[in-house]
Amino acid sequence: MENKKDIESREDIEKLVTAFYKRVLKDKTIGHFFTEVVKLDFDKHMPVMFDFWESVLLGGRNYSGNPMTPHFKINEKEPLKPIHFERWLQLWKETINDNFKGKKSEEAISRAEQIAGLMKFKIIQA
Ligand code: HEM
Repeated sequence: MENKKDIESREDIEKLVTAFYKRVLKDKTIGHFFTEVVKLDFDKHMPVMFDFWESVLLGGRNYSGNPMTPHFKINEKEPLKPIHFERWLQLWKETINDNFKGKKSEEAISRAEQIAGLMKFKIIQA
């Protein structure tokens, strides 16, 4: 087993997010949101996700969207439930822990927990 390192660069972010989506897309609980509820163009979607996580973790300035907006639209097509957020977070944590370790990796988990909590609150109370 290779020695795990921390998340330090754009390249690391791309590796993390790509590995995460590999798990998401074959997941029975949430995969269909990405393939059926929204028919994503991954050539467009992946760079947006790279920019988002680079902005959250490394102070990158390329992401300029609002991460809440598309989830409200998804929720109108198929309601997002606590179990979906739990699964999303579980896959995110597993992907990080299998590939990285260190301060930024812990931050990647805690930031995702914060954002998912807020997103769940905003969507489910709405
Ligand atoms: C229930 C769990 C979740 C599901 C099923 C889900 C699904 C999706 C889908 C299908 C899209 C693409 C929407 C589109 O382009 O029309 C998307 C976009 C996105 N998601 Fe999620 N998501 C979930 C939770 C989260 C969480 C917890 C975060 C952040 C920590 C997040 C961050 C993002 C971002 C940044 C985008 C792109 C927004 C943009 O286009 O500017 N998602 N999500």
